Amino acid sequence: MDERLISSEADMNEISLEQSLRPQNLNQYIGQDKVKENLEVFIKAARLRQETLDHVLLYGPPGLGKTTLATIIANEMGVNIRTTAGPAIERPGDLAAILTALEPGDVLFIDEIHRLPRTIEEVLYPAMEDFCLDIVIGKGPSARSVRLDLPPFTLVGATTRAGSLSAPLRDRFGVLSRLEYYNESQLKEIVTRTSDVLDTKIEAKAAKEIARRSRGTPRIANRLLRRVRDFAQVKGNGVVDEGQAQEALELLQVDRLGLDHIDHKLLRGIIEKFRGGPVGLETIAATIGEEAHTIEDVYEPYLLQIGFLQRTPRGRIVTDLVYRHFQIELPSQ
Ligand SMILES: Nc1ncnc2c1ncn2[C@@H]1O[C@H](COP(=O)(O)OP(=O)(O)OP(=O)(O)O)[C@@H](O)[C@H]1O
Ligand SMILES: [Mg+2]
Repeated sequence: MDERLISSEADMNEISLEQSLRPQNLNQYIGQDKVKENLEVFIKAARLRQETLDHVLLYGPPGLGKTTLATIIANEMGVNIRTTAGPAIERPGDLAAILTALEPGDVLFIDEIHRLPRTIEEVLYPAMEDFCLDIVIGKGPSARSVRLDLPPFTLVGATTRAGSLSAPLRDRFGVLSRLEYYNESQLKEIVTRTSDVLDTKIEAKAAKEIARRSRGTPRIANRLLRRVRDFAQVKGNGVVDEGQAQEALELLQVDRLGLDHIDHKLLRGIIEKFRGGPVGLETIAATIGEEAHTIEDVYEPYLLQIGFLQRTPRGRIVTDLVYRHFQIELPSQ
């Protein structure tokens, strides 16, 4: 896959940097008002009753703040967070080790929870429901099952694919929160907050320009800000202004809607080779040399969101908006 400035997924260098940019409590967490309001009530109620918070499932595209929110939930509850990921838990024993090490009330955060093996999911059901574990000891005829009590805990699961979660697992979450793409003014606020954290001065118009090109995604907004800041530091007087932001983003080949060369290749490919579609996902993937699931998880959601692509039973079609964006004449019907 091409290196992508506007990929919504974090790269290795970014992970520790992101940590330092993460808001620590609900008040600092910008946007997602509905999700926040709900969580606020549930957290308050749980604290009043001195109970653990119900299990929470956070779902939505990459980079919208799921991991951040999981940390905030633990902070607001005043408990520890243990973090793991679906693919990291291979055997029931792995999960048992994690669960038995929890302190009462802890948050267990399982990222990419849709990638948990089914055998592990089954161990998780009684753990979520009754805070106990059924473990089989020994093999063959002498095997017996032992029930272990667990401390009460809150499972926070995160996934970019709620649809791939099995129904029994999904049903065991008391709170299901779907994260949405952010609007421009929320992203502008995030850019401004991040510049503060990074000790960078930025003009409001420059923050807005970055926000507009960030595809509704805080991770991208923060990444573009860092690139623009480098540019401004070398070229300017240290304060990031609108002209510098625009110039830097042009150089980085992020267009005014936040689309990059891969989006362009994908959209233009459908127009030029398939007369705008409908065309199947696999065919698009083959044409532009990407994996179908990468297109589906990473590139497509934002294009669907802004109305550039439509999914139909016969495949994807590009809409009139794309022709207008590229200033291409619409084909005659
Ligand atoms: N609501 C928000 N307010 C301020 N900053 C945010 C917000 N949401 C996310 N961020 C910032 O965006 C970055 C990415 O967020 P995070 O890692 O939580 O996303 P994610 O949904 O877990 O992504 P992935 O699906 O790749 O795991 C973080 O550095 C965080 O600081
Ligand atoms: Mg995450």
